[in-house]
Amino acid sequence: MPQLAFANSFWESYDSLEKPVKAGVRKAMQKFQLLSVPELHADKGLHLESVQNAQDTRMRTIRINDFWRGVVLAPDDGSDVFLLVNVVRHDDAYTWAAKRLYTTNSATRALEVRNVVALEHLTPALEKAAAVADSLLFAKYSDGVLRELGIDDQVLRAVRTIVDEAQLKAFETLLPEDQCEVLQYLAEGFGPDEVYRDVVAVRRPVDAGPDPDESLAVAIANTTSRITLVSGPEELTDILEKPFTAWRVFLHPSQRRVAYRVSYGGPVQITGGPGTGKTVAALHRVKHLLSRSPDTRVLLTTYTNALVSSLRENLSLLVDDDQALLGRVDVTTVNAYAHGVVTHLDGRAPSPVNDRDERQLWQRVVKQLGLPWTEQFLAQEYRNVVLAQDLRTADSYRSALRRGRGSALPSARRGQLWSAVELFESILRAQKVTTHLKVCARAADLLAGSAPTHDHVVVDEAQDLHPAQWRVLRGAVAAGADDLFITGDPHQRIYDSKVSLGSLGISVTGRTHRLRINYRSTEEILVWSTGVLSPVSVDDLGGEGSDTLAGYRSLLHGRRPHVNGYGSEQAEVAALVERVEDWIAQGIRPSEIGVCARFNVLLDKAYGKLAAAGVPVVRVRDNPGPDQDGVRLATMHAMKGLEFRCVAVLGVTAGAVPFAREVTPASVDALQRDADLLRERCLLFVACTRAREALSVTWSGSASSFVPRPDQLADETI
Ligand SMILES: Nc1ncnc2c1ncn2[C@@H]1O[C@H](COP(=O)(O)OP(=O)(O)OP(=O)(O)O)[C@@H](O)[C@H]1O
Repeated sequence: MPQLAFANSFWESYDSLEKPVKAGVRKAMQKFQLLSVPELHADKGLHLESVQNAQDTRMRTIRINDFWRGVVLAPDDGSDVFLLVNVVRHDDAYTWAAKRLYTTNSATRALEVRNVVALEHLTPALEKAAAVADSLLFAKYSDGVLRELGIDDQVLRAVRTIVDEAQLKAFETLLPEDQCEVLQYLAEGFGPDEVYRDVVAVRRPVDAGPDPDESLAVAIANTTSRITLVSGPEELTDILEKPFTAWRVFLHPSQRRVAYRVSYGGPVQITGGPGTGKTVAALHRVKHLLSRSPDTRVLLTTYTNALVSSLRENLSLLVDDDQALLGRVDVTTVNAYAHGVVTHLDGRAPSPVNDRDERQLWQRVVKQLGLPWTEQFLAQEYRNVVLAQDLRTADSYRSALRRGRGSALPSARRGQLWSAVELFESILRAQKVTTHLKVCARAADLLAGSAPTHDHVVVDEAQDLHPAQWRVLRGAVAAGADDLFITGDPHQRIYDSKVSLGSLGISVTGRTHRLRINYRSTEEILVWSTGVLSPVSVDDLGGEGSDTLAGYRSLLHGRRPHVNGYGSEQAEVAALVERVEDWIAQGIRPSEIGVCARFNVLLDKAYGKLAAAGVPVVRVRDNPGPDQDGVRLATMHAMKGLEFRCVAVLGVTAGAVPFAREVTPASVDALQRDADLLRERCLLFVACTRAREALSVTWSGSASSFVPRPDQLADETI
C-alpha cells in the first residue's frame, strides 16, 4: 500500500476550499489508503495523470471534481510515499505543477520546492545587471561557504545576481525554502557558522550519510517542518475533518528544538518578537513534559483570564482532548494561582483591592501624613522598590538600592516614606483587604515552607511579571532540571515591572533561545509596527542587558497598513465603520476583526456607531467564546496575546498615546518618566502586532509622536 503525505502548501489551499471540494479531496485521499500503486495508476475516478512539460517528472494531477485538481508528487524511485502538494482550479493546475521542481537540500536533507521556470527566466537578465552593479549582497561569501549551507547550482547562480535585500525579497517565493532561509539570515548579518547552527544543523538528520540523493520517502521523512506523513485511515479522516491548525503539526526547527528538547538543566528562556510562536512553543513544551512520566504535574501560566481560556482550548487541541493529560495541567494566571495557594494554606480567601481603590488608599495616606509626594510616586515606590525587593522593615528599606528610580531619597526621607508604607498596610489590615502583589508575597512565603505544588512550570507572556509574581513561580516548583520554561517578549512590556531573574533564583544563563520568524502578520505590518519601537531600546527579559529584534521577519506578504489622520473623532469613527464594512464585504468574519483604542470612551463611541450600522459587536472583556459572532472591541491593554485577521487601532492621537496621566513628570522622577514613555510606546506596538493581514492606524487632530514618520520606515512601507 502507498503512504500519503501532505505538504504545507496543500494546507494553505485546503483551508479555504468550499465544503464539497473538501469532500472530493477526502474521497480522493481515501483511495491512496485503499489501493495499491498499480491500482492507483489505473483508477479511472482518480485519473492520476502526468503533467505535460513538467520540470519535475514526478508531478501528477488527480481529479477532485469537474473544476478542481489535486497536484501530487509521485515517487519514481521504488519508494511509496505520495506527496499531496496543492489543490488548484482545473485550468491552473497544470501550469502551477509544470513550473515546480522538488529537490532534496544537500545540507538539511529536507525536500524543498522552487519555481524553477521563473528562476531560469529571470537569472540571465539579472546577471547582466549584476555585472555592472556597484556591490552584490552575498559577494563576501565564497561558493564553497554557500554550498556548505546547502545552496545548489541554480540557486547559486541567482544568488550571484542579488544586489540588495529588496531583490532577495522579490526572490523569496521562487527559492527553495531552506536555501531561502539561509540567504535571509546571511543578509541579516548572521555569520555562516551561526546560520549553519540555526538553519542547517537543526534540520539535518543526525545520521545523515554522505549521499544527499536518497529516496523521496526519506526526504519527506526529513521534512517535518513542512510535511506531515499520515499513518492510517483514521488519522487521515481526523486531520482532513478538523480545521487544520498548522501550529499543531508544523513547527519551525527552532520551535521544535526548544519545545521537544528532552531535558534542560534548569530554567530556560525563549524570547522572540510578536507572533513568533512563543505560545505555540510553550504549549508543545507542556505536551512534551506531560509525556515524560504518567504523573507529572505542570503549571502553565499566562497574564490575563482571556489568555487562560485560549491556552486551555489550544492545549486541548494539541493533546486531542485527552482528559487524562489535561487533568495534569493547571492553566491559570499567576495571581489566580497565588490566590489559590493562600486560600488553601491560610484557610481563607484573601480579598485584593483593584488598582483604583489602591490609588485612593495612597491618596488617603498622602493627606493623612501631609507627605511631600504624590500618590503616584508612593504607589510606584511601593510596587517597584518595596514589593519588588520584598523589603519588610524600615532598616532594609533604608539600605536598599532603588534600582530604576531616578529621584534620590536620603535616609531621613526614607524614614518618612516607610511610615507611609506602614500606614498603607495598616489601612489594608483594618479593612481586611490586601493587594494582588501582597497576595503573591504571602503565597511565596507559604510555598517556601511547604512542598512544591508542581513538577514543572511553563510561563507564557513572562515580560510583565513582577518580582513578587516570580517568587511565587519559583516556589511552585523545586529548583533543578526542567523546573521553569519561560517565554516572553520584552518589546511587549506594557506594565511597570523590572526584574532581574538571576537575583530571584532563576538563572537562565546558557539556556536562552530566540525565535525570529513571525507566523502571524505580514512583513508589511511588521515593518510598520517595528518602526514604532525603532527609536528606543528595551531591557532584556532577565533584566541583565538589552534586547533587539535583529533577524525578526515574516514570510507573509500583504498590503501596507492604512495610516491616516482625520479632522474630528466623529469622522474617524465614521471611517472606521466604513473600513469594517469593507472588510466584512471582502469575506472576513466579524469575529476576525479587532478594534482597539487606548480608552473605553472611544471604544464606546465605536461600539455605538458600528452597532447602529448593523455590524455585530462584542467587548473582549465580556469574554465572548470563539463561536460568538461580532467584531471584537478591546482596550490596547486587553489586546495582549490576541490576534485578528484585521485590526483597527483608533485614537492614536498626541493626547492619548502616550497618555499624560500615566507618565510620571520628569520633576517627580526622570527615570520613571522614561520607563513610562517606553511602556506607552510598547503598548502601541502590541496593539498593532495583533493584526494578521490588515492593519489600520488612525487618529483625529494631531498624531501620536510614536507614529513613525515615513522616513523612519524601511523603503517597502512608504
Ligand atoms: N510553526 C507554525 N506554523 C504555523 N503557524 C504557526 C506556527 N507557530 C506559530 N504559528 C501561528 O502564529 C501565530 C502566533 O503564534 P503565537 O501566538 O504562539 O506567537 P507569540 O510569539 O506567542 O505571539 P505574541 O508574543 O505576539 O503574543 C498564531 O496564529 C500561531 O498559530
